[in-house]
Amino acid sequence: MALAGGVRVRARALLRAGAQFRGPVLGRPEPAAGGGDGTRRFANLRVLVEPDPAAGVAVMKLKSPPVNSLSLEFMTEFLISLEKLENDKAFRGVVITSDCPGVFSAGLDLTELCGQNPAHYAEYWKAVQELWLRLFLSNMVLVAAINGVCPAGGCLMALTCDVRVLADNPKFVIGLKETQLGIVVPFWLKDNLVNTIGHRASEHALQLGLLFPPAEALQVGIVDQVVPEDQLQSTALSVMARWMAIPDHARHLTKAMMRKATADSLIKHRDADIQNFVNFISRDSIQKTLQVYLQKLKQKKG
Ligand SMILES: CCCCCCCCC/C=C/C(=O)SCCNC(=O)CCNC(=O)[C@H](O)C(C)(C)COP(=O)(O)OP(=O)(O)OC[C@H]1O[C@@H](n2cnc3c(N)ncnc32)[C@H](O)[C@@H]1OP(=O)(O)O
Repeated sequence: MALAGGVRVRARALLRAGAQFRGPVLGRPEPAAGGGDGTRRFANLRVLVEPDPAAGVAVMKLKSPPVNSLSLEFMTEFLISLEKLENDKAFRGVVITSDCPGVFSAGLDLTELCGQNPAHYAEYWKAVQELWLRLFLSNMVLVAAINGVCPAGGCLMALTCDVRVLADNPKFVIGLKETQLGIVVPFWLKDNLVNTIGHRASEHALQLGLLFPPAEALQVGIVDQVVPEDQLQSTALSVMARWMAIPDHARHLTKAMMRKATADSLIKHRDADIQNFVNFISRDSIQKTLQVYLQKLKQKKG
């Protein structure tokens, strides 16, 4: 699937900036600076891609400190890296993990949601939709190796993956906490959760804005495996190997068949969903709530 208009414009702007990309395009790799050990790593500013073409797998490390929040720039760079992998036949699987200690992703970037104008909210929401659609409909096998806290938009990214493996640390909670912030998850994300953990569990999880610690996350089924922190990467890669053993064509057609109806319901109502978001997020009461929340986060250290 090609990048949607707004994201593509921004992607072009980023590409024009040139300096944003330290590495060559995938498919024509060069050793990383100081390399020579056979590792071939590529990066734009906010996503580090470690390709292993022999295995057909790349590890994408989110590295937008401090918390991998989903800013427009981050989502654009992520989608560019993903598209490069998808366009390169050498790659059939991607492990998504974080390079920010203790945080997989803090979710939507709250600074993008506060004090901006409607056009910005519309552009932002279109990019969020695009991120979800591109991940959800990816032909590649996606494994989330969740090595940190994974709330809201972080959970959105993880839920699009075929498999979620969570590191066993009581601080690494995962879930859709939106109601705790006074916001409502979009219907397509709700559908993604329902497909994953079932209707009844989703009713509870969504209404209460539950964040599940590892044992509960495993029990409810929002993650597939919980493993000791030091075994996360190796487990993700061995899960990947199992999925890669299945003939690709049959697997990805099956994936598309399983996911089509859920994706189509957003694709058909994309503009209405954007308008709904803009109206909702522009409300004074929502703006006030989000601003107070963001201020509290910023004051935590002080
Ligand atoms: C139809 C209608 C539809 C309506 C809308 C539909 C919504 C759709 C679904 C998605 C919704 C979301 O994702 S809403 C976002 C939900 N996310 C959250 O609530 C997570 C908030 N963050 C946290 O809880 C914590 O930061 C956490 C991730 C655990 C990390 O804790 P740490 O102690 O390691 O770090 P902190 O000191 O808290 O944060 C470090 C810095 O990062 C900033 N920061 C933290 N989270 C941030 C964030 N999400 N966006 C921006 N900035 C953030 C802090 O302000 C700090 O800034 P400085 O002090 O300046 O350094």
